[in-house]
Amino acid sequence: MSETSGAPAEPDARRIAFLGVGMMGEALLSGLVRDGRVLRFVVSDRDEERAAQIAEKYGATAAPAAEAVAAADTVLLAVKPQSMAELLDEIGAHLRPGALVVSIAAGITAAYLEQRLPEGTAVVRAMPNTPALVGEGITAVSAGTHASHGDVQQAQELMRTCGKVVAVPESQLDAVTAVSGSGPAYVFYVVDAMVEAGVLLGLPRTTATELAVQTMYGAATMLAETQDHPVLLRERVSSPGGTTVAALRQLDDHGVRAAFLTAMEAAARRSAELASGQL
Ligand SMILES: NC(=O)C1=CN([C@@H]2O[C@H](COP(=O)(O)OP(=O)(O)OC[C@H]3O[C@@H](n4cnc5c(N)ncnc54)[C@H](O)[C@@H]3O)[C@@H](O)[C@H]2O)C=CC1
Ligand SMILES: O=C(O)[C@@H]1CCC=N1
Repeated sequence: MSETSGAPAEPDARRIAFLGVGMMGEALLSGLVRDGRVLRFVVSDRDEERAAQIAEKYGATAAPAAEAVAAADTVLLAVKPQSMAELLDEIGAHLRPGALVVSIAAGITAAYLEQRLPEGTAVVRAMPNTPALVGEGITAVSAGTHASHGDVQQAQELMRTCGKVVAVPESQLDAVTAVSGSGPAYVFYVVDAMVEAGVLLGLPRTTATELAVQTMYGAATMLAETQDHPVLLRERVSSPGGTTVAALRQLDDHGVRAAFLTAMEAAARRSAELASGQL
């Protein structure tokens, strides 16, 4: 459940520019539109057809990046880390004084952004995830050097339209990216493997999919609602001498836990590489 559910929607006069409306930019825009509080959006994308399509879908205006930021109080950077330097060059001279810049790019540090934007620009980094699309995302935010408390609050409010928000020091953002930023992909990977196993065991694919998806949803809901430790919940499924312990032993024997640790270390390492310019 998002922290914002039930909150009264207060109209907001800010104008927000979305630079990059790919997968994640659209997810965040859809959350804001659903929320209904911010009414003025301008979208920009190197792919002009995509920008026009998104603008039409969400009732926004499409414009080139420089034009979009010139009219914006908040600028959301949602391009790939590899495209960031080029985009910053394009918009730097056009930013409104006092505009807040929020970047969701993995790895790209606040210092990287600040160096390429006008002196004193308020920057907040945010790491969301794709469940934002259904209002069940989680975003970690951290402040750059010139971001005030109000700027951080504004960025948090923006991201809260897509789910939960936590504040972290920037030093933790690579780890956050490994856990929740990339996390949905691990979950989809596990569900896909469970479906495949169901088919191997003779179930129709549709049945296996329904069983696996609802099991994932039900288990996640139990974790969130009971707040019980995952080990306790796992033990409750495991009857002595039964089926679950037989399966879990195989997962241990195949090093699945170790694989998760190694995989997420790799994700955090890649995030740090992006920060150090190894694009
Ligand atoms: N996909 C995900 O699950 C998450 C992505 N992110 C971050 O979000 C950012 C965007 O990722 P995705 O949406 O997955 O990528 P994407 O490739 O779907 O979208 C990027 C968009 O930026 C546009 N673009 C590229 N250069 C541009 C420029 N100079 N000016 C304007 N538009 C430009 C592209 O045409 C594309 O539509 C990345 O920095 C990524 O690290 C963060 C959290 C989760
Ligand atoms: O894979 C990526 O680099 C992005 C950042 C977190 C999720 N997707």
